Amino acid sequence: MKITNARIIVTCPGRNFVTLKIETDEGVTGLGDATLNGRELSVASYLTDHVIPCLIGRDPQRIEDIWQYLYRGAYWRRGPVTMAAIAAVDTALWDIKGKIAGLPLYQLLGGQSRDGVMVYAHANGRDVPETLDRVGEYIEKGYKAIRAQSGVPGLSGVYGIAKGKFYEPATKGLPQESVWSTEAYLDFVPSLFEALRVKYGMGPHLLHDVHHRLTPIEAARLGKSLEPYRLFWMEDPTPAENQEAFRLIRQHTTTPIAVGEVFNSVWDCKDLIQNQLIDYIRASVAHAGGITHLRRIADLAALYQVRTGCHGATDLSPVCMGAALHLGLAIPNLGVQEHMEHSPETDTVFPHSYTLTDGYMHPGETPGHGVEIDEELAAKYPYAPAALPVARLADGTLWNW
Ligand SMILES: O=C(O)C(=O)C[C@H](O)[C@H](O)CO
Ligand SMILES: [Mg+2]
Repeated sequence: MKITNARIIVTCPGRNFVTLKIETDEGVTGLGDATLNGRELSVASYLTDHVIPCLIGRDPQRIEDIWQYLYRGAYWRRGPVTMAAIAAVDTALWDIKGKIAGLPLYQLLGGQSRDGVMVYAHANGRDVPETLDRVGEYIEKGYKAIRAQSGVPGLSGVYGIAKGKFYEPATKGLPQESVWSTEAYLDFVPSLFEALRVKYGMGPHLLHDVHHRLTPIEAARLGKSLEPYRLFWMEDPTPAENQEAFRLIRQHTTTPIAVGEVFNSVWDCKDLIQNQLIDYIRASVAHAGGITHLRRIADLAALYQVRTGCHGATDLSPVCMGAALHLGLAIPNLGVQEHMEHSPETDTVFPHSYTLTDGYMHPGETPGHGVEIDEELAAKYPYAPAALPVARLADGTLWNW
């Protein structure tokens, strides 16, 4: 069997997605998600100009060898663009392998370790009452785990808060700017979780994304102040370039920590996992080298009782979601999977077999990862340049968004 062609499909059904389609001489095709929010065309070019020419004529069944060829063969290793491109190839090849075998991908990964993948929803409100209502709606829908974000008094444009009901950080054109105040945020957040626990009790798993905004000692203070509300996790409390920082946070608080949505290889995760400085690893299929590499990360994590909590915001396409659900169903150390609903337009461009019932998702029984693309429909939504925002302090200093 040989790869005869590979193509990039860029589409914008509400937001931009980059999809790799690999075709073979036996007519079997596979899809991989290559979307890197705000930097989409760099991955499209990396694939078209540098990767696809190397794929033509290769046996698509040699997934590990192709992965190593693209990783070691580039000489320039790691980085979000390289690893998103390799991830797209890897995901498409696993899709093809599943289709050849006539089996859903999770069967090739060892079969089900559980009946369904617990997912967490995003509840966002402009203030505490609105966030309480949103959390209540998701509890009603059967979600067992809910991420709560709220507008902070005195701050406009806080991470995670939508103008409408659904939050989408990337906006058309150049990056939008917002002003950040750590003091206002730290004074406010405990009151949100106090209100949530008073209203809904200790039952629902509650999560919160700090989105890299705090210094280590501020993150330690937040974790400590949230302990009475027993969070499932506190996400990205501080940027993870300096991983020693997490030791300081750990020394002060038992609030569980989740990190890794911007990681792209096992090398980013290794020290945090081996030193047991985190509880959940959030690397994704689309940004961390595909099924092959994310499984390697999950296996390392399992040795240290670190569980997965894969990134699944709307900028990860349904192709990534499908692949993530197969992996999540199969590995022994799933924690939870992020689930942000895609727009109806996106769901029709990417028909899929995954389903959601009572807070648990299942990838379905379709051979491969179970996600396809309607190319005719995709062509009706041309690429629209969009960028992630930036944050500044009140005095104009650039901060972490
Ligand atoms: O979903 C999350 O936890 C995020 O932090 C979402 C990110 O801001 C988003 O994926 C950036 O593209
Ligand atoms: Mg996040």
